[in-house]
Amino acid sequence: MSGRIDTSKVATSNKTSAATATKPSKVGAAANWADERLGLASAMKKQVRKVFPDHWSFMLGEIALWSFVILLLTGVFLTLWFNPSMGEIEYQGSYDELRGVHMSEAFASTMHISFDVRGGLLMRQMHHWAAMLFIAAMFVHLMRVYFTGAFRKPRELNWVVGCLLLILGMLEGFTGYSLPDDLLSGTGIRAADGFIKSQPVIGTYMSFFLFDGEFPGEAIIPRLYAVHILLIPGILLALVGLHMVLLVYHKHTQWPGPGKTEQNVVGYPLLPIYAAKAGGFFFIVFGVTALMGALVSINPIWKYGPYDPSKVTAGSQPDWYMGWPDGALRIMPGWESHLFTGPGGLPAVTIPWNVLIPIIILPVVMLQVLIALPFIESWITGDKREHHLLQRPRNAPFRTATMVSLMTFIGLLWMAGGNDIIAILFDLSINQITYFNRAAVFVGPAIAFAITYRWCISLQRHDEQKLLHGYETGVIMRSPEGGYSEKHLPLPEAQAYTLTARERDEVYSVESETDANGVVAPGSRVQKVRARLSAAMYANNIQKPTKEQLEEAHHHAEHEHELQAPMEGHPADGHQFDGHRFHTVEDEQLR
Ligand code: HEM
Ligand code: HEM
Repeated sequence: MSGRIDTSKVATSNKTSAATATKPSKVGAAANWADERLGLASAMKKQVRKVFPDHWSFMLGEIALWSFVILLLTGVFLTLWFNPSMGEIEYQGSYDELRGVHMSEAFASTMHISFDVRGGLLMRQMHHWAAMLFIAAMFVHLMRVYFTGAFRKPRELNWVVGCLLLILGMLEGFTGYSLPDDLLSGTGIRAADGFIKSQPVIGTYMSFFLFDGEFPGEAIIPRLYAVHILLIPGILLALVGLHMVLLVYHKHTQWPGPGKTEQNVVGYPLLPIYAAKAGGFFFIVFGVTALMGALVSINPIWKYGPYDPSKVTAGSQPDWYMGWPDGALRIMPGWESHLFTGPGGLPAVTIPWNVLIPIIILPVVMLQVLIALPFIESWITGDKREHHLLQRPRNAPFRTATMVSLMTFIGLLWMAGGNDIIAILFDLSINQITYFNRAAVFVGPAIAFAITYRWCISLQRHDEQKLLHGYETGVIMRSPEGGYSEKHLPLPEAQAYTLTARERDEVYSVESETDANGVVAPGSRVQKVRARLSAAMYANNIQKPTKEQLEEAHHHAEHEHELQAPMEGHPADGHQFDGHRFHTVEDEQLR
């Protein structure tokens, strides 16, 4: 394919372009001027030829990136008119139903953006839709990275940066959602106040500090504003920058296939192909967000009205990504501990587990587990090698099942967050839904794990069958004895190569727990846990066929159906397929 290059050829093409350089154009002269002062040419030259592999799933990170850019652009527009003040005024704008109503300046300015600023409502809705898309894209991107094993060495740090981006993105969304000071966002802030206060001893002090006194006070909106437009976007920008720098430094992973190794990157150069594609993709994401912002209403604050602590709307829901801790809160039993006795026999300290567990402990633990996933896996496997070739989710059944199980857990909690809506929609009792969900959040993930795990192994078996016995052609043959059988044909060479381009999984085992004197080796208990986890992870996996198995199957098949062997050389034997023939890999070294 033209344009598609292997990085092993990058150095050569750089030389040729330098050699054929003629008198510089105006742009070239300007570039020379800048280069003589900044010396960026050599660095740039290398980067513009940087190769990016191609796969649809690598677009997911880009959707996150581009929606972030849209958030920055639309956010700057909103700051021009938004007034982060809790000063009370009487609304005199063009929305009839609220004229004459007392409200905060924050709410009034959001009304002004929505009804009186040209393009204001479009920008607000685009900003909100982009926020939804941004966080959704991050989640899906995270799953792509996890399911394909792209988080393995050397990319663990980029995984950690990603996790920080995720949590900061969600916090940014929450602070933005709180700014308009409408009834819904005020209810959210009120809930946040309760969560902060649930922390024993420090809770009330923290709440006083945050709200500059009693809730709601006058300080919260200006403070959230500074956090929303300056603090978090600044950190996000720096982290997105770091994420991209690490991406370029590590180079992107690629799917295994003919010509693709752990040492090279096969794909398109940054300039012109990849940059054009990525630039085009920005406009697609922008177009979709603009279309959503123009056509689909989101957060119609004029319907909720300004915030009033004495009111709350029925069916209040947070933005979707905050739904799962809310669900955990809704199904949590009302546990509380009372410590010490204060004046009048009342408890001096109350520990409200019913709020602490779902809102503080659970999300913090989940975040820690998420950050730790790459490190836990590499500890169990003891794998210290670098990985640049991706794995198919089926070839890591335990890992795939773990993520599906986590997703099921989050999904069920999310469903629990909509218990009131479900109760109304299906005419069910809220108690029944709560009891069901309490059991489901434990049972559901276990079932999801088991199903996914077995499913992956079945798929592995299917791959093995295809490799050993070819694919099913649907052609039924009748033998002279009258028996029927289906004709199998060998897989195309490239496909057979790709299927065998995976490593063998090795189960870690503890060699000897005690030494010659019967003394238990230090740390052996930990090693035993590791061995058990390693067995759980790998023991049932179907490994790729050995060369002998493939040869035997091949002879057998040749005998039966004149099968032509596709897989004489497969990656396990250090062979490489170049599209026409197999050859032994000499070092296609790049790094
Ligand atoms: C602001 C949010 C984020 C942005 C803008 C972003 C952007 C990107 C882009 C454009 C890529 C390259 C293309 C691709 O593989 O999709 C990438 C790769 C990567 N991202 Fe993110 N990402 C974000 C969040 C995350 C999160 C939440 C995680 C995981 C917890 C993560 C982990 C990674 C890793 C490990 C890679 C390298 C993958 C590889 O080389 O195959 N990122 N990111
Ligand atoms: C990751 C980035 C961001 C996310 C997830 C996000 C999210 C949100 C959300 C959900 C809202 C409520 C919108 C509504 O009223 O329906 C909002 C409001 C707002 N955002 Fe952002 N935002 C981000 C970045 C920014 C940036 C960078 C700026 C400014 C430079 C900004 C400025 C504003 C302003 C002024 C408002 C209040 C106006 C309004 O609500 O209409 N945002 N944001």
